[in-house]
Amino acid sequence: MRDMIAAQSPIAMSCLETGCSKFGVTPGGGGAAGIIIICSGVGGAGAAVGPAPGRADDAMTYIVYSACVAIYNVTFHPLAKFPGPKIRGAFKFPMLWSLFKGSSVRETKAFHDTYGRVVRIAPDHLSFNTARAFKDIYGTRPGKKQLPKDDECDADHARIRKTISYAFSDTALREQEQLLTAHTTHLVQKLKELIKGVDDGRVNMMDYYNFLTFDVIGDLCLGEPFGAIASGEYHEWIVQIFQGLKFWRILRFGNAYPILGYFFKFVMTVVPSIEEMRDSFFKLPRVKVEKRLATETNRKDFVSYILRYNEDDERGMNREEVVDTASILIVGGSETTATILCGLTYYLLVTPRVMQKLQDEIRSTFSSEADIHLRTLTRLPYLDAVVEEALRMYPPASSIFPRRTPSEGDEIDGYYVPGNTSVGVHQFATYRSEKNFTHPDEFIPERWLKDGPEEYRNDDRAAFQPFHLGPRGCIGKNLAYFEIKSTIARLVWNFEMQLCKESKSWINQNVFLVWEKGPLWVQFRERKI
Ligand code: HEM
Repeated sequence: MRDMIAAQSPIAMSCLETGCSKFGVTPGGGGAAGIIIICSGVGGAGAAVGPAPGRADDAMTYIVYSACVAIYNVTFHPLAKFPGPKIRGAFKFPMLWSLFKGSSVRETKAFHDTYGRVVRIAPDHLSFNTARAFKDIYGTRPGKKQLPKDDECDADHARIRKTISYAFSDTALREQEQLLTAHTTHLVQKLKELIKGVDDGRVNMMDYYNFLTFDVIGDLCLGEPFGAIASGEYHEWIVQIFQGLKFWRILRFGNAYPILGYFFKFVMTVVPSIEEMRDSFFKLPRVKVEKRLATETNRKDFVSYILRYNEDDERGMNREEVVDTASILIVGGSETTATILCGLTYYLLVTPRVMQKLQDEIRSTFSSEADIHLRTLTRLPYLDAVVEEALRMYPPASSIFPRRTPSEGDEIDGYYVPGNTSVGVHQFATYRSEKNFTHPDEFIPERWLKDGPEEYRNDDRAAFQPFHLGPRGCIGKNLAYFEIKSTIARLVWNFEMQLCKESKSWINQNVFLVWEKGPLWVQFRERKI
């Protein structure tokens, strides 16, 4: 089944074949972030009780069977006591449909507003929106096993995570700083050229942030950038990633209803180009990683850290693992960072008060652009607050990364949750809940300042975990913060920016695993320094 589904999409295949089970992120109901990792999302959530498709003799039997299951699900099922819309408790289809339509993030938020801190969003799925649930589900649990994504490959995950964690240490970030900054500087130069170009400085920053983050991650993982900023165009491989991310919602149906899965498999056999697409998707990272492995160099990219241990060392990785890990990091580390750069830029441009304060801070702290670097970026408390607030308003990992409770069940957020239940914290619903944050729908960076206004003192900061926590939390968090802050500081230093009128309602988006971002048109003018 996994093979079959995977073959439908290069990106989905990448997770199924590689990362997901060993090392990766598991987005559930429309999550984002290290998204590649679709695989476990696909395999993760089964029905609470479900017919074995193919066994039902005819449509009538199937309908009667489904009706009985639905009645059971809302009456005697162990999760029946949890609040939520009855239709969601009865059938899995409504959740899949809302994922398919892209409305699931806002719908789940609305359910939490109505039903409280835990909601049954599908027969065997519970969504939470509290700080305590974050800790119980994802945090390190002394004396208790972690809630698994996929038990089978835990050993592999721990080994690979340990090996690559050196590439994400503070020391590594210092060593990578020059390489990273070169790309941000390149973006600034490109924007200056565009100001003089035919479009008079009108730039779709959704594209350029993607170009930046893919160039950075290509350079770190594959030994060379994609050349996207230079060309001003998407590399074909990046286009395939985005197509794969969108395709994920269809895969969810294939997994939930195996009869559809068989249909997908059939389509695959009669459309050989799908297979070819998949092969070509894997070819690029393989060829580039091989080239990088064969090159003697002192550059401090991720591969250099991985190569510290050879295959015979227990911490070492074989070639396949290096290629797989590189592919996972590329997807996990690019779209997410580009997303928050877009969201942050949007909120800055629609909130002139905040933009003004940020400009004052950045332009008064530095005396030249060259002063902006890893160490000096720590002197910008308002920028820190702006980044946190953007992550709260527009979390790149907007939805749930599901975990499964052990067979004996578990206590989560004070509730006993029966075994084999899919559980997770819904980031958007958590950050936009009045129970956690005062004025949750307003962009107010001041709430994050040490001496911020009194009325935000009761905000529950522990309920804000955009990178998650615990042993599966985001390994690229420090890199992401540096990339975000360094980019925004340089843009604010160099340019005056205005949101073009066609992007005024840019924020109204659906989520197809990741936010469905439209063009973010920004008018750039060079600042007179
Ligand atoms: C704003 C940017 C980012 C956000 C919001 C983000 C968010 C997340 C979240 C929420 C998870 C946990 C998923 C889970 O618990 O199942 C995660 C995991 C992960 N992230 Fe990020 N991420 C970002 C940037 C990056 C970057 C820059 C990289 C690497 C270059 C990266 C690589 C990963 C990897 C490899 C994992 C899986 C860790 C594991 O399973 O041990 N992320 N990320």
